[in-house]
Amino acid sequence: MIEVSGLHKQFRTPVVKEGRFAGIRTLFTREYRMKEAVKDISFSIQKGDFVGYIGPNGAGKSTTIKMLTGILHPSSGEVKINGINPHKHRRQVAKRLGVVFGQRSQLWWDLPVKDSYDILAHMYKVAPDEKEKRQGEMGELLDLKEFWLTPVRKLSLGQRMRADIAASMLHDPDVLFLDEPTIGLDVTAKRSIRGFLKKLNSEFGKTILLTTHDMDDIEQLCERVMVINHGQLSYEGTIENLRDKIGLPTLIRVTFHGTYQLPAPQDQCLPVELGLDAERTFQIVDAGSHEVHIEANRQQVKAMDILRMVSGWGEVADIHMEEPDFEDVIHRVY
Ligand SMILES: Nc1ncnc2c1ncn2[C@@H]1O[C@H](COP(=O)(O)OP(=O)(O)OP(=O)(O)O)[C@@H](O)[C@H]1O
Repeated sequence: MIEVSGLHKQFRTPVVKEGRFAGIRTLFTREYRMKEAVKDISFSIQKGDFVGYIGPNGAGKSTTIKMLTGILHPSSGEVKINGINPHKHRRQVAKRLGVVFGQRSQLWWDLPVKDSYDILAHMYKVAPDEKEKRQGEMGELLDLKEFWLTPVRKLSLGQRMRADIAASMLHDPDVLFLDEPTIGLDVTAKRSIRGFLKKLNSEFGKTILLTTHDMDDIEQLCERVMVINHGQLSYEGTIENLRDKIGLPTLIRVTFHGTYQLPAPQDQCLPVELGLDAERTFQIVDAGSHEVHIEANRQQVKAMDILRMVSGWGEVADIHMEEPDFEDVIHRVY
């Protein structure tokens, strides 16, 4: 559905002069600096996929999205949406795309939400009965009725975001590009937007590419994630594989009934039959009167083996596992 191959984007910006009348002299400068914002990116997204596109500030996410929507021309490489090149056939592709920029509304600031929808429906040539149907559907799902007649500038951020997402669906696009759709929202508003996006994907079959700095968005919504760093893809795959690849340890808290006996340091190893190097596989990070905290790399050792090992130290009352925080995993990739 979305095919991107060998995509590059270079920006040419004038070198800013220093000293007196710097601004004016910069206007007439012949010196330029080249910035390679996107370097040789290739990926494909299938129909019905929900993919996260993440990376640190300035990594090249928005530049990629702008090339996917046809707003920017690539310096080289190719984008195909449903087999169509968005730069050459922008109008044709726009009909199949919905785009939401969390930081910028596509609605008319001084007009009531309803009027903005009328204009958008007209622009996208949506038939009146189609528009009514979709407006009703989206209005219900996103609870738009309470601010239907309110000018956009008077909406809260959460209401504005709901109105914007519904607006992007008016022409029933197959593909949605969402750039920071939960930015600045409170927990409840985030939850409602995430629930809606999940529905759009699972029930309405929309293909979604989501850009966000909120790792909870990614963890809760995306099956697959692509990480861009300095303009290049540094990872593409499932969240699970990314966790495994980074290999941060899982924290295991073991509570004992009464006292327990830790083996001597030289004997703190997993059952010999595993044939593993104990130092690599687990580490005791804290030991209290009834509780021991162990860090283990789950790629190298199974929870059952840890359980077998600790049950030899005393009578186990409870065992609790904490997977590494996804933000910490991502921090390592950045
Ligand atoms: N029109 C432009 N002219 C010159 N440089 C640009 C332009 N647009 C983007 N850049 C540069 O390209 C790089 C990538 O920018 P981009 O906006 O794609 O990053 P991003 O990953 O979306 O960042 P953020 O998470 O902060 O939004 C940055 O160094 C940015 O300064």
